[in-house]
Amino acid sequence: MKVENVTKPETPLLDKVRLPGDLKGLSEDELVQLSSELRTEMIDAVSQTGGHLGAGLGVVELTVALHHVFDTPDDRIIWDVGHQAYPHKILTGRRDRIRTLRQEGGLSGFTKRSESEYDPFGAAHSSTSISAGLGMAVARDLKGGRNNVIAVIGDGAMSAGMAYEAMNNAGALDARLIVILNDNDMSIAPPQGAMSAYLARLASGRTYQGFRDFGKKLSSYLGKNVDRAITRAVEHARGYVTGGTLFEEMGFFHIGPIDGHNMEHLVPVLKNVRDHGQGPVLIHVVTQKGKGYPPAEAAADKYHGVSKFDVITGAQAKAPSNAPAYTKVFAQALQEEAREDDKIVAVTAAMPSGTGLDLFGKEFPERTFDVGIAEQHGVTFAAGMATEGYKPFCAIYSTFLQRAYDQVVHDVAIQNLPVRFAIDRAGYVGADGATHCGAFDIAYLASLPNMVVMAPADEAELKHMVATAVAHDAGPIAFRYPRGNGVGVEMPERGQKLEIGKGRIVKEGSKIAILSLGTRLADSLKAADELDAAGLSTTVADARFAKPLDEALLRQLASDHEVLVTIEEGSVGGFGSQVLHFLTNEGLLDNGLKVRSMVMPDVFMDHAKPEKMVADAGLDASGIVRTVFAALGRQQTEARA
Ligand SMILES: Cc1ncc(C[n+]2csc(CCOP(=O)(O)OP(=O)(O)O)c2C)c(N)n1
Ligand SMILES: CC(=O)[C@@H](O)[C@H](O)COP(=O)(O)O
Ligand SMILES: [Mg+2]
Repeated sequence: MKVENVTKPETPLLDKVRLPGDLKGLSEDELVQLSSELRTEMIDAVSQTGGHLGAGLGVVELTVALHHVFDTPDDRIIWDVGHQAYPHKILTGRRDRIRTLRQEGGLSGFTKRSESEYDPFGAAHSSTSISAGLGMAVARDLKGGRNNVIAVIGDGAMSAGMAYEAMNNAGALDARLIVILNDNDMSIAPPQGAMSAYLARLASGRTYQGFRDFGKKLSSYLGKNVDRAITRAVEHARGYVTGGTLFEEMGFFHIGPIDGHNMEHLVPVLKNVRDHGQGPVLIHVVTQKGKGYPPAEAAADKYHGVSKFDVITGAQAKAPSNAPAYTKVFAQALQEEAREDDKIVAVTAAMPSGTGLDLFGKEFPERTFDVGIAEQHGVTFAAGMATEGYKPFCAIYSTFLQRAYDQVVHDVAIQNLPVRFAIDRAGYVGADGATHCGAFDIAYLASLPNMVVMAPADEAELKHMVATAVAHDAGPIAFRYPRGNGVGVEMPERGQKLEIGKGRIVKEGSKIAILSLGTRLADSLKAADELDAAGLSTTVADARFAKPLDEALLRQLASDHEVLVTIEEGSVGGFGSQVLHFLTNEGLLDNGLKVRSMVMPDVFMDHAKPEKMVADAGLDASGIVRTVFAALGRQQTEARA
């Protein structure tokens, strides 16, 4: 066979880069080529794993420029949230594992200290990078070190209070810290708030000044000659802001906006700041989320988070399901209630699609409030509305509500204000791993006076709980439900108000009692079937409420059974602990009742499929059966005794 035009393909530059040191000698043109290869590699990898795509695509050039200019890991690069760090992972010795992203045993979808020395700070919750970076910078100065600290924070993350607390402190401490504001004019949804509008004004050039002014200012900041290469950057940049910006008022030297996809702009500016800077500096870099991948650029969400997809078409895989997602059930139930009650308002902290409030917002735009990534403010804002007779539903993921705990205690619970907490992503969430796991909400809410805490066993129950929360004006009330789909039960026409603090018996038995809170009910029923088959007649009850407890139900289960097992998808300190506290203090354990409390193990579990995490935690049907046999002191093979 005759083969024509065979040319030896050039080795891709990316194949020659294993660690950031390999980028040092590359020319600007080569950095551009490397960026293109890196983008292709990332798209291919995420098409196989799913994950956060849009944010990483937007920082490809910035990542390459940072690793070219700075000397990591001695210089510290802190990626805020960490969801945009896939290109960074590829350049820092993790390319061979990039197709394990978010898979069990594979790379984390965020930065993680235990994963790499190039990840100096772990993240996944937003807006921590400037605080962490300032801490590192101050520690460096105390040690007499000289390394650079760079915090890269998005415009969305810039909406959180922590970022301002950190800048306030940084301006006063005057430590040498580089903050890169990666402004792509997107959060997960379009960004909200006055700050976002301000950044848009800066980026649109209305306050730009000429290079002459900028050059003077930069010289005074750098204290030395400005590299002439910067002139090149400036000629092509959209402009430089030089005075009176919010950041400058806070004590930062403010450079930008800079075109974050242009190596000629990025590299000289970063080099100058690296070589000559003192005190805190903020570089405003403008990027495009989803850059370089047409389906992402065209999509409203810029492919923020995607499932596996076809690289050619961009079409994402959809998991088939016979049941609606809990998130959607919540949102639709709230819409139905809101049609009849104009006091219902909804609050989200930058998660309109994740919480389903985008649906609510379409129908009730005036009654929907996206406060930005500001859970603390969102909760107190809701408390304020409650004082005026409104019925605020604060829809916040379990893990993110942790941020607003003092607001829940001080602004809501102590004042007994009827704020309704719709807590999504309760329990294991899968690929986002430990940082997003909804483990602690039952423990941290059920310990509060005045608080009512509910957990639906299925999607129909969730609808009832929304109705219950609407009707509950006596104080704060929360309901928690998991990521993913319901179990496929028939849905009621309307949600019915539940009696506060009343559970229900779902299956009657006589020897074993399983008391489930939330969606572990399905596995409890499976376990009961197995136990029945083994001759252990089993009662299954759905507690519905972690607070107040159904004391009558507890007395009945305690007195009529030999073993009582509680189960929940939450940490120790939650429902089971509340039950044990009650049983102990009421003397209900004195008759020899064997009680076992099944909770998440006391570890931060790495990402895996949610059902695998539940099984590994021992919270599935076979885990329940094992627990019952162990409580009876029997081998599982000893059936029918
Ligand atoms: C405390 C907290 N609340 C909510 C989130 C969910 N979240 C993850 S990324 C993101 C948007 C971040 O926007 P930005 O910082 O601009 O980054 P981009 O994705 O645009 O690059 C949000 C709201 C979070 N990670 N942490
Ligand atoms: C990065 C981040 O914090 C969120 O985007 C998170 O990945 C939420 O994922 P889900 O909304 O799919 O649960
Ligand atoms: Mg953004």
